Amino acid sequence: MRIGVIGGGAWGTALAQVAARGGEVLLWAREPEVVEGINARHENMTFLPGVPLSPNIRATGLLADLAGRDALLVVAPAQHVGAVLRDTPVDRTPLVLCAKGIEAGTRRLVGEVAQAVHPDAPIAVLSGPTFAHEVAAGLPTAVTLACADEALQASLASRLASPSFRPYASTDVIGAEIGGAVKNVLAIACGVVEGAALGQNARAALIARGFAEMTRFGMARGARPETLAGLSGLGDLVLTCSSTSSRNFSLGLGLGQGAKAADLLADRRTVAEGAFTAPVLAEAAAQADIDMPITDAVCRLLEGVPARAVIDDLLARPLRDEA
Ligand SMILES: NC(=O)c1ccc[n+]([C@@H]2O[C@H](COP(=O)([O-])OP(=O)(O)OC[C@H]3O[C@@H](n4cnc5c(N)ncnc54)[C@H](O)[C@@H]3O)[C@@H](O)[C@H]2O)c1
Ligand SMILES: O=P(O)(O)OC[C@H](O)CO
Repeated sequence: MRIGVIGGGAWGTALAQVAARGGEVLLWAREPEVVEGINARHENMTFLPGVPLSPNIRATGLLADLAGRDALLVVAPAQHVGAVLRDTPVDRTPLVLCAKGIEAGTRRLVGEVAQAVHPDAPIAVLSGPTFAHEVAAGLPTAVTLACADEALQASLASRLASPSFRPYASTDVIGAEIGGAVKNVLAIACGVVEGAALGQNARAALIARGFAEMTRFGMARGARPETLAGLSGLGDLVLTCSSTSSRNFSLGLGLGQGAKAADLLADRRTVAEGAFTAPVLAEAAAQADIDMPITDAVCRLLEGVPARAVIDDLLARPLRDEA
């Protein structure tokens, strides 16, 4: 299976490294310096510095070069997947969606965006607790690889699997997507807890109540509870709510310490998907009458409301049943 990767950020590069264990890989990157660095020095100095990359990875700046690949890993940020896929020659090529987010304006998950652009392409979703630098370094990692077509799932899984990279099978594409999209918003909230020094109890409470939000939203959209409780949901929520290696958690940390969202987001080259997903997730939840108070709180923080006021309001909500 000749793999192509769309996106030369940290995660696209790490996944190219995973795929390169089983053969040559062609990676499309938007930045000419990334293309040049990978081809000339086997390193992505911009987004994954310090990791020696496999010589099996070749980079290109032309999406047209991806024509004829047997599968494409789609790793552009969620807000750009539609635009990039429109310029990619796809036809019936399986698309493995690896970005985590919901498209602003349309409120579509990345899989729905891909399906709208390339209706004949089979869709799979790869998601889970996966910091790119650990995956690229070959540290043990497990992911959900979801696809409605079980034979395609099996061939993608066997192409990507290695002793340090274990894809678990699922047919719940929507569940795998929702876990990854929602956890980014909740990771911002967990960072705020850390930044405002609210303590370990508060963080554990936020993870549990955040998981309740993820479950309410996911089940309303047809996700299966076992997917939400698995690697792509709870697993990834725990990872990103526990570490400053998470860009979303780090964004929240800054907000909790009193920095302004606009300042924290200005000029950053790496993506904190939760900042884009939070408003659209809150809109989608409100429209479906799903209670998501932590998501709403993250939206207010991103709009510039001071962390102290947002935290006070969250804690002053009426008491309710846990279930
Ligand atoms: N980094 C990780 O550890 C990790 C792990 C799992 C999933 N993801 C997900 O992968 C996706 C990509 O994140 P990343 O970490 O690889 O990115 P990154 O933060 O390392 O780099 C930013 C990426 O955005 C791209 N970009 C910026 N503007 C663009 C535009 N207008 N059109 C197309 N692309 C544009 C850049 O080319 C670059 O590839 C995100 O959805 C993220 O949530 C990341
Ligand atoms: O750095 P973050 O917050 O985008 O998280 C990266 C991955 O999604 C972790 O699984």
